[in-house]
Amino acid sequence: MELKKYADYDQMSEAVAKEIAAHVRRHPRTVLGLATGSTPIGLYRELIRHHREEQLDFSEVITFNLDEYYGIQSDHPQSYHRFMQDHFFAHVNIPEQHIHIPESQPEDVQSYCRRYDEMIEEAGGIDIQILGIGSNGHIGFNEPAEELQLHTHQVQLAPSTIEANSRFFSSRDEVPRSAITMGMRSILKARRIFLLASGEGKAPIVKKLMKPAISTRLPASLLWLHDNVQICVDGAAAQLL
Ligand SMILES: N[C@@H]1[C@@H](O)[C@H](O)[C@@H](COP(=O)(O)O)O[C@@H]1O
Repeated sequence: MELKKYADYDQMSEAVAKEIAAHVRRHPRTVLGLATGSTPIGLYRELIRHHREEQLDFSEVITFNLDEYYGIQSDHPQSYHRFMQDHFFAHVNIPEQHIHIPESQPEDVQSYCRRYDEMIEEAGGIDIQILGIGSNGHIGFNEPAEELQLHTHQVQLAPSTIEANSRFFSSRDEVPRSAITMGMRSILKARRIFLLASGEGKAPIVKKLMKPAISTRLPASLLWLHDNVQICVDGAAAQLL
């Protein structure tokens, strides 16, 4: 696990975008694992800039998003479908059929989740996975627990996640109680992983994460088992290190 500290959010976003852009130029058919949340917004903004100003071509790129709330309409302003459309997909040339985001309410959840993992495999696996981190240490929606799931699955959200994400909804009651998320194995199979953390609110969990030990109570700590992970933090998120 490599720690990369950046002076501020913009520098962090620019640096990670540059690495991804370089990879996509070398390998146009890159499979990207994408994340939502406020943290990667700057990264998406930068990738859009590379596309517009430096002709970065996404026409062969394939994407798989980590997660989606369960039971939310895909055009709901807080759905991750909508988030990705607004912050990234509407502004670059990734063909629609290359974009994968977990369905919000599949008819048969288990077989749908199995199919989602198969689609990742069929695409050749994820080359670069982008992650944020919840202040409770979750990645995707893999919440701290006694046991973590390996594959894509439906998960109950932790009360702290419902609380944290309620800032995006008009009330706490509106936050969905569960989600469909890629599992730990699906994430750890990615060839290269960038975890981004920004702001002082993330400083305590970043400090915990940097202790070289693993626990299912801190799902992100399992990234210590992976050989190619960069933990990218801005000054505020690094302040307790
Ligand atoms: N499921 C998402 C995660 O993928 C994200 O990393 C995290 C942090 O979000 P933020 O970047 O807004 O702090 O919470 C959300 O609930």
